[in-house]
Amino acid sequence: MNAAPATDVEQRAAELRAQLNHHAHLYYVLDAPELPDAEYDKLFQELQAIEAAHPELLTADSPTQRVIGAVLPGLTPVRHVVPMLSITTETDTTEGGAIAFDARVRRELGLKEGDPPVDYNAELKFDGLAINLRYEDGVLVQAATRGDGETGEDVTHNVRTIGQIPLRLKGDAPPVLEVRGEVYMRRDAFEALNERQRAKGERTFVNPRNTAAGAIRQLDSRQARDKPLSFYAYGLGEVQGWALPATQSGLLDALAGLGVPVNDLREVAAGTAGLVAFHQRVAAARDGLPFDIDGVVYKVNSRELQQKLGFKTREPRWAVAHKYPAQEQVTTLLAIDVQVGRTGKLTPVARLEPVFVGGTTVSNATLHNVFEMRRKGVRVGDKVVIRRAGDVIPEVVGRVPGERASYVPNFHMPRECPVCKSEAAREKGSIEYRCTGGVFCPAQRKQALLHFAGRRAMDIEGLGDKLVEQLVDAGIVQSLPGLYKLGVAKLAALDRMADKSAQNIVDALEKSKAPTLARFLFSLGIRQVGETTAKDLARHFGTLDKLMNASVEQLLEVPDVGPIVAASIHTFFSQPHNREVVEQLLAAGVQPKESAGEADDRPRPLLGKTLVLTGTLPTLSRDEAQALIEEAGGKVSGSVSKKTNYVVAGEEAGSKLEKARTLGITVLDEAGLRALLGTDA
Ligand SMILES: NC(=O)c1ccc[n+]([C@@H]2O[C@H](COP(=O)([O-])OP(=O)(O)OC[C@H]3O[C@@H](n4cnc5c(N)ncnc54)[C@H](O)[C@@H]3O)[C@@H](O)[C@H]2O)c1
Ligand SMILES: [Zn+2]
Repeated sequence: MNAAPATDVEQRAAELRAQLNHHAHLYYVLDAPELPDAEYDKLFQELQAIEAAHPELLTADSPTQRVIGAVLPGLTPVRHVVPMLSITTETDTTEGGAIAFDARVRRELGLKEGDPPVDYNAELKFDGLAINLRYEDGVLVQAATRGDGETGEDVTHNVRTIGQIPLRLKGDAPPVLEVRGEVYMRRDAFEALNERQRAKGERTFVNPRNTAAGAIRQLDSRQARDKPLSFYAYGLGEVQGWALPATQSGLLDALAGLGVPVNDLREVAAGTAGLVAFHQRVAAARDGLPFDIDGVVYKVNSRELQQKLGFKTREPRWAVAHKYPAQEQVTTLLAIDVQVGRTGKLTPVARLEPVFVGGTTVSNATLHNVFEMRRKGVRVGDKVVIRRAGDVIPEVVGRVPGERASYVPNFHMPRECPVCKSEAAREKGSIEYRCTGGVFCPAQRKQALLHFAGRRAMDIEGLGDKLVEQLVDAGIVQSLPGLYKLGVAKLAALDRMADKSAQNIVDALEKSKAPTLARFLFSLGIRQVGETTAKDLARHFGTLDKLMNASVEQLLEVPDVGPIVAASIHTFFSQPHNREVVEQLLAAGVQPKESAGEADDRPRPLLGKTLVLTGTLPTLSRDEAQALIEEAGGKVSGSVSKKTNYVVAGEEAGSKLEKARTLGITVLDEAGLRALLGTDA
């Protein structure tokens, strides 16, 4: 190999040190990395390789020689009695990583070929941040981050908000026991957090690790409380007055016995073969785990052998982290398409230079919505970071900072649906763009048919999920009116469809032809028109004709119809293809019962009242109870708030009932509800 002139190498090493220190600061101090770990690791390894080939270039402050981290201003520094170190990483994600580590350990222990295999404790490498929990006489007195390994930060106030971490140990606790482990955020908690942020139009978080680290290092513990965190223990710090278990596996068992969370996916593995088997087992389980891991950790199981092997400057010789393909990678954003979901939601989707991430090759990733894209500053041609973890759809989490070679215009959402060309619109106050084509849009066809046939809509018995799937996929039914052209012969020709059931469906279709106007309106799946609104509309306009031709002003005259609902109905009926669908349904024999004046003089004892249903009522199903309440003019809401007038509780009522009691809201049973409705007799 041709060695480059020393000056070049020297320069590169200095460059790498500067870059690594910059990124380490963003990562460890600010919890806001700009690079995926895989990119950081590449630079790190390049520096390691240079230092190995040119030991004279090694500086004491090289990131390869020390644990990086710092104390945030405002947090109190904590000196670790036993330093918190890092772990050597085997970046070879194939079995080579395990083979290399076992060989190194055997060599350092002076073992020969015929000697028995070394036992390792194989564990998950949780992707969170390291925490030292100090228990004195069994009571949690302090929690600290790793910091630079020597000095961390006091984060006791935040760690106390983590329900999983015991404030007092179970059983016989020693005078001093420091438990070390990882604070992390579960994937579902992370997804839910980002969903909430998106709904509010606020900044989303990049990944669970940085979110957990950011939450733990806040001055204000409310930040941590709002972000559900979890914990797993994997080791010890200072210990006084405790007989240490002789093995790492025994230690984890003992910690579990003290009431500290310890993960079960661990085993004592014998030699290379045991390590390779564990690595493979966890690789297969990785996507299904409820939290992120970036690898597994192998630790020489015997404490005695660990002591024999000892430490290097920044890591023990008896442990290694064996990684998996990274869940975040950089690639190029080639183009942005817009996808239409089953419910008409338009989502910008990134077409990518294919990239291997989280164990598969990804060439599309969601950009979620145009506002989030703008905030992240993502444009076509950019280098972007893709995250794919578990079963979650791959997403673009951000762009890698850097100059663009030329001007790239910002992306705009299309004015029309890319599938059916209907108007695409965003409701006021919402971040979602939607196709307004509804029943007409092929992307929404299955959903529209299912909704139309639903029990609370046209109530076509037997027309469920599977059948709709078959009918649409085979191209037999293209639109709602097409349903009424189905004959027994066509249906019976389908897979798994007997003549008898085909006849039943034809009968059900026939029976559905005389719906109330309210049901008919509801069945059209007009955005914002739920059952209650459909009833209000039917009552107010009386005939389909009047409703279809109503102006926005006229729609606003309907009690409870606001500008968003009015606009949605008006947009729907102003599109010729939607009117066509209605006309074809009428032509097929569907005749909504006109309802002029019908309900106007009925008593409506619950007018203006909001009720919440919880638990199982003795005789009424939830739908029946809701229908009765709505007929009486009331509204049913899904959650209890100060605006709730009554909570109707049945058997096994849960948190809603508790909330009602705290807020002092009147709680009724079924009899109480009937009394209000005037239907008890
Ligand atoms: N993206 C960036 O810009 C950037 C910058 C700096 C560092 N990093 C990333 O940080 C990591 C290197 O940091 P490091 O020195 O903290 O090492 P590390 O995180 O790779 O390994 C040590 C840590 O592993 C954790 N761990 C999880 N499970 C464990 C178990 N069962 N047993 C023992 N420890 C366990 C502990 O918190 C411990 O501190 C790399 O993944 C690197 O990519 C990224
Ligand atoms: Zn459409």
